[in-house]
Amino acid sequence: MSEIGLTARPADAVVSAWFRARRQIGERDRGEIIALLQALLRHHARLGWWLERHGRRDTPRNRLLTWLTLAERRSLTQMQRLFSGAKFAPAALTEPEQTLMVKLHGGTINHPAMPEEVCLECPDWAAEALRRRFGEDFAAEMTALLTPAPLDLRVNTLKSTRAAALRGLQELGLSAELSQRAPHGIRVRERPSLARLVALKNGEIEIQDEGSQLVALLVDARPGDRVVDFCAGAGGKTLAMAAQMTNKGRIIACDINEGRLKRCAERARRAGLQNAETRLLTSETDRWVKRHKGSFDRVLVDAPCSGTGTWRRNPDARWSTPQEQGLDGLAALQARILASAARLVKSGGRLVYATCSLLSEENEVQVAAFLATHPEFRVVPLSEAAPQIRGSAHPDYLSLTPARHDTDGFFAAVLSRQVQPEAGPA
Ligand SMILES: C[S@@+](CC[C@H](N)C(=O)[O-])C[C@H]1O[C@@H](n2cnc3c(N)ncnc32)[C@H](O)[C@@H]1O
Repeated sequence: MSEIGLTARPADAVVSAWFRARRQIGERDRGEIIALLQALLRHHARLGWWLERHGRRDTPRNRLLTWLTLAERRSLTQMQRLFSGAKFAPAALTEPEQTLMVKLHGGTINHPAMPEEVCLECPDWAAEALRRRFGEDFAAEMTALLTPAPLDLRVNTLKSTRAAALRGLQELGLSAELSQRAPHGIRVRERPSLARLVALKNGEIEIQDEGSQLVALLVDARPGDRVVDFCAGAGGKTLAMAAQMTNKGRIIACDINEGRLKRCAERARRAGLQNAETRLLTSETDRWVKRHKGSFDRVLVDAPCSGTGTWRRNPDARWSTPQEQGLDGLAALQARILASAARLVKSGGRLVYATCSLLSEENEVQVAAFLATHPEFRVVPLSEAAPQIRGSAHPDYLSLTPARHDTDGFFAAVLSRQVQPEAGPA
């Protein structure tokens, strides 16, 4: 587990592999280990601050000792019993570790001398851009991003109904309720063991944040349409759009990542989709794109992004600087993907650009730059594209934030390619 934060692998992938190699760990212990790990990730900057203050090395073990002393208020005697060095127990505490605990004892995880960004667990690489974006709401949004996300589900209307799915969840004793904005969404407040959710296994429901469901809805994929999900990944939005198309028409899930597309195909089978296919691209300018210029009614570009909107769900993500190329490189990639994918849209068709980022540089700024070089596209304001979605933080685009909407942070702009006048007879 000490691998978390040191490699590019997301924490949930590391955790799954760790548990797979330790099948003897029961469900209860598993839950407790995950909760502890999440807590450590949600207090990462603060734990690091304490270690620095006491001149200690920033190691996973030192973080754990700091957490147990400050947050769980374990006494030195309790800690000596836990860290006994016996079989299956962690190595016995060293003298310097015991000194650290004595120094920390009686303190609290937050300290008045901590800089605001440390208290709010905001990493340096994103702080300036987030402050610019949120102004006086910065602290409220950062605090919301530290709150664990609820479990959001989307009912697969090809296999079930919202009422039946809700009843099924409530019969399991879960406090499930209808989502506020997404028409097929259900929100569960507690964290059930996913193995208990049979409806998940048989494709009647899918795990999908309410914001992500709304992005898919904005594409307005209609039965019979030809649709491309350009950055489909494991198909969260492909599945939602295909269901909306009632299995009629064609949806092509593209990505440059073969593993994700395989997962997308598996999920599509389980969800009972017959109108979806996957296409592996070599890059955003793959020859397939040129060959299919102007052939699609709807194109969704769910661009790779900083993922700042998903920090509630992936608390480790904030500590991995976005990809190797940094924010500027990411913005340049988004611009290239958007420009290339736009070629697929037919006259009068719709192009939706979306991210799970909270940073304007990846959102509004990106769309403005695209429009400046693509006068054949115009913005379809949200009130026209989806009048049923209210309360967006932006007048024209879908802009959701954790503090305002209690969803992940999402952005989506709906653009449409102007209808070309028919060429008259020469
Ligand atoms: C935000 S994720 C997609 C999430 C997915 N749409 C969903 O709803 O589950 C972005 C995806 O873009 C893909 N990607 C990255 N660079 C790309 C490129 N140059 N062309 C197409 N897809 C790309 C990544 O592999 C990743 O799966």
